Amino acid sequence: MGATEPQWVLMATGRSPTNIAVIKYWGKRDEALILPVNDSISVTLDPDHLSATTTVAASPAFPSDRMWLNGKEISLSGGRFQSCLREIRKRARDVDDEKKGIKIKKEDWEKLHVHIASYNNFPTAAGLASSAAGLACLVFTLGKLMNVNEDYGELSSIARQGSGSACRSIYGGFVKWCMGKNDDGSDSMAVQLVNESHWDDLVIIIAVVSSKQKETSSTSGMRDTVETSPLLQYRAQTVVPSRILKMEDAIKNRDFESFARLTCADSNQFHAVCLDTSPPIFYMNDTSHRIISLVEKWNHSEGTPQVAYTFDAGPNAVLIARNRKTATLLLQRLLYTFPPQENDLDSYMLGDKSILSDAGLQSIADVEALPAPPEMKAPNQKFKGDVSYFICSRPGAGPKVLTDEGHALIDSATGLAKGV
Ligand SMILES: Nc1ncnc2c1ncn2[C@@H]1O[C@H](COP(=O)(O)OP(=O)(O)OP(=O)(O)O)[C@@H](O)[C@H]1O
Ligand SMILES: C[C@@](O)(CCOP(=O)(O)OP(=O)(O)O)CC(=O)O
Repeated sequence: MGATEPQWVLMATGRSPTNIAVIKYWGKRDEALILPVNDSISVTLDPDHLSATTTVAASPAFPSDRMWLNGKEISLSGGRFQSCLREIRKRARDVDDEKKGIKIKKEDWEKLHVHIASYNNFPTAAGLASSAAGLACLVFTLGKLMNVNEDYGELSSIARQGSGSACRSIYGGFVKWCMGKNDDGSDSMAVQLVNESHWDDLVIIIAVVSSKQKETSSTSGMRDTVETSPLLQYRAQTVVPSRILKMEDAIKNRDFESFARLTCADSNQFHAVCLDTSPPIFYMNDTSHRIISLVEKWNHSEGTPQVAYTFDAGPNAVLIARNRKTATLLLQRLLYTFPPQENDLDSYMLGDKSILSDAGLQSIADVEALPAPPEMKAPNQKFKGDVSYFICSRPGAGPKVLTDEGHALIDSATGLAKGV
């Protein structure tokens, strides 16, 4: 900042979780406004394990809007970032920060530029929905900086314009994105079904599957599906509406059996419409299929589902276990089949690492000593290195403001992202 410029920088920092859909959003009826062809339901993941942290700063000394993602400057010129910035700026209100002696009038926000720095505590663009956490965090934190007074429904509708699935990351627990009917998208927003403590027995294990192939992005994949898949219409108009009602009941009643059956069926149908697209889209790979088979065999042998699986636009498996005991049994099966490539268990399990000791797996020797799961037909089949690592998480809370200035990702003296 130049010596003659006003020296103040006003900042806000927020943290937002990612989410995983159990009834999938796939297909838009309006590309620009990001309006979906069906409702969807997701579970928000614990932000301690998977979240975006974003600092937004405003200063009269900033000549333009700028953004840094994970320490590297990225362009904000894309239509989606611009929609979010425009919609929040429109709703900005007076700010009077007495402690810092900063007064900003509602109309000043149109002229003030922002600097944004964001960091994901998990891999970006690796099929772990970083865009959902990131865009929700951007909208939430900009809203705080600009003293926006809108309710969370309205914020979710703005986040939706950044990335569809981001609208569901505005809340914790289980969340429904209501597709809405209006052409202007004003009724297409997320609502919270239950908060994160309603069903806190659930344990979520993500298998990050090694994949070298370049995947089709969700945005272009779903565009192709809308244009070419006859199955999508049947899914959106007939299957999903009744599944949504059943899923809402299953969640309300903590009915794991129904929850698991619906989750697996919906993931499989989503991948079926991908296959029904021309040219077909293959998101899952052999490892994904092996994980499905492992879970299906185990669920079948127990007579009732122990674990639900769901896969987004990539090969990673998201496995939802009914409780911690089940999660440990799942982990034993997973590590038996997919032992780590390196002899290092610690880096093979991220997030809630304590699940390893709960499963009696303290060392590689413990993994090597695991007996074959009784339901397994070919007990010697092991696929070392086919899973890069696991993340253990649980249902988590929605976005929050981080008031401790130590969390800020922008240096208040320079107005730039820290460490660049
Ligand atoms: N913290 C963040 N803040 C703002 N934007 C972000 C953030 N993290 C990711 N993004 C945006 O999302 C893009 C990555 O989205 P992409 O859909 O490719 O991957 P993903 O969301 O991690 O995976 P998937 O959608 O397959 O689950 C980034 O290029 C960036 O534009
Ligand atoms: C398979 C999904 O994860 C698709 C998510 O798609 P995105 O929200 O990433 O797509 P855009 O709206 O084009 O940004 C299913 C889901 O999250 O519901």
